[in-house]
Amino acid sequence: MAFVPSLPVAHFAPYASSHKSSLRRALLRSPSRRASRLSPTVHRSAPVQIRASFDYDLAVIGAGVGGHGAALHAVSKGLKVVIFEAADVGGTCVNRGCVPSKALLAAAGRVREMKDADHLRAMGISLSDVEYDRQGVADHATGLASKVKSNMANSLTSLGVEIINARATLTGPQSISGSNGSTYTAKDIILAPGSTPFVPRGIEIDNKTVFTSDGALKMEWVPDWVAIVGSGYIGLEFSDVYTALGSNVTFVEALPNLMPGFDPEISRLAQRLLINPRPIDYHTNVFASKVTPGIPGEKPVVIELIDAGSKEPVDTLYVDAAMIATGRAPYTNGLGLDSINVETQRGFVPVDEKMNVVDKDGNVIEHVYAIGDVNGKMMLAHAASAQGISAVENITGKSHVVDHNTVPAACFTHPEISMVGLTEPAAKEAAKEGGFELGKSIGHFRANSKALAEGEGDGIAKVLFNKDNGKILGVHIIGIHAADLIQECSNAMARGTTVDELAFCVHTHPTLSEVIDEAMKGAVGMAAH
Ligand SMILES: Cc1cc2nc3c(=O)[nH]c(=O)nc-3n(C[C@H](O)[C@H](O)[C@H](O)COP(=O)(O)OP(=O)(O)OC[C@H]3O[C@@H](n4cnc5c(N)ncnc54)[C@H](O)[C@@H]3O)c2cc1C
Ligand SMILES: NC(=O)c1ccc[n+]([C@@H]2O[C@H](COP(=O)([O-])OP(=O)(O)OC[C@H]3O[C@@H](n4cnc5c(N)ncnc54)[C@H](O)[C@@H]3O)[C@@H](O)[C@H]2O)c1
Repeated sequence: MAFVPSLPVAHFAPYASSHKSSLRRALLRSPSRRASRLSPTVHRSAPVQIRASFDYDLAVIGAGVGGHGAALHAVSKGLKVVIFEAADVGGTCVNRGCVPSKALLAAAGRVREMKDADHLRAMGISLSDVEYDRQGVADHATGLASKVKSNMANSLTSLGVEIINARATLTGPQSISGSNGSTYTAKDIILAPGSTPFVPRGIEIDNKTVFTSDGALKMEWVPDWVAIVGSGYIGLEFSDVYTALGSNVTFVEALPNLMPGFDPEISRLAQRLLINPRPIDYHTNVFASKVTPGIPGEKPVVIELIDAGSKEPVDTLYVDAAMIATGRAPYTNGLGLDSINVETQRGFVPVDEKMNVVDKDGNVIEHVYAIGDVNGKMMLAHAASAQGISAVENITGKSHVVDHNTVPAACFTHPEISMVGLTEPAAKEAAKEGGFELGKSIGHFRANSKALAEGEGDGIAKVLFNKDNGKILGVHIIGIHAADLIQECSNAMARGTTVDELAFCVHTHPTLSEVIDEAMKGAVGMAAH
């Protein structure tokens, strides 16, 4: 039995918030934002003539988590599958994303905890010196990435998926040419080419003093002072790593508030827990218009800041390093989209709800699907994989649509943040439009025995629900192990479980899950049914 590594199979509170400025709208249009607004008027065109035989039933372009999930699911359906990978099996998540970043966060989290003398003293522990070996921490991340990468490749080959190490270019809806000089045909094709870091104009990456997450994950040095441009997922997780390892951090954020993608109440609490007590300062409502690399120990990195509204210069920062975390751009270079009459929308490949690619005239292209970061619906590993599985379901004749509203997301800071469904401003709008009353109930980590035993009583779990029928609209958690706690809420939303049904589910004592239990029980008295 092949070992299939634990890899994502399922996002995100919508980026909706109450901000309505033109700046916000402009940013929501930036490449890494969700493109679920890409809802082209779709016409189903006459199916392409299917040739008598093809080299493969399914060809997948890109062996990231999306392509991997699709390929494994296709094999389980009895399809003959080939997967093309131009670089590393595992793609962004395994090699330059989720996996190494979580390894760094795990190591840095332990350093933070062991350096927190008050926290340890409260449990009767004292430690003298806490030291870390930078190279050792870096090796933990690269070692894990390479292990998961090889597990992933093995899981593909052992189940009979052919891996072709070549760049693939579409030459038509059912044909591909490889950078290895060969051509291939497949009855169906799934595009899963992922994304790369988006670097705004004026920023020069030298991969030494100015870098994106690709460079930061190598952890070649720990700068004394690092500016992080962008306070989204990547910026926040890296601020956690850097401050634990001893750096001072300055955030540069274009929107008026830090962490603008999260529910505003959670962002405010995150500011109290993750920003204010740490050596972090910030500039909001500003763009980094020009970033010039420096020389470590000799010349600082120079960051010119302009006002996000007026575009007037406001400040200049001189720091040791700058990490650019301003979103990700879909990667469609050399994919051959012209051959199937497809025009990207803000860089993303347009798809319908079944992940079928839509051409520039609004026609669905039979046999061609696009999943994962490249369609911009939800730039998360588990969403990519879920979309891949969904595409295969549709290919094999079972109509399937991913419910993105119930896909959870988490930010792996200490403590963690997690979410599913609507943010509170979006839920208020939904209640107004739908003519129902919005309920809100909160569970507290400070009232939870397990959290207190761990000395981790900070945080809340907030449930937003429809008071008329008890259905959950969104859940937002900040607190220890929030990333694991959200799953129960996501499953409940996906199954239409109500707050009172969940409140009657028995939660183990003493566990953190009782924070959710408290929030659900609190909701019951408010729900009107
Ligand atoms: C620092 C960081 C941390 C992250 N942490 C998390 C996290 O904790 N949780 C989470 O859910 N998400 C996380 N993400 C996001 C996650 O990594 C992506 O959503 C996910 O990797 C998208 O998967 P994908 O399969 O669509 O594309 P990718 O993983 O980008 O894979 C695409 C693959 O296709 C290959 N390719 C491209 N074009 C071609 C071609 N023409 N021919 C052949 N091969 C091609 C590429 O080489 C690549 O290997 C993180 C991202 C980053 C950058
Ligand atoms: N734990 C996770 O699930 C996880 C972790 C890392 C990354 N990711 C995924 O990777 C993707 C990319 O992450 P990210 O943090 O780069 O993007 P993001 O979209 O989460 O955040 C980007 C931030 O940069 C700001 N910004 C954009 N342009 C700017 C500029 N010129 N100057 C200053 N600020 C600017 C935006 O307002 C935003 O706050 C996300 O879509 C996320 O889904 C997920």
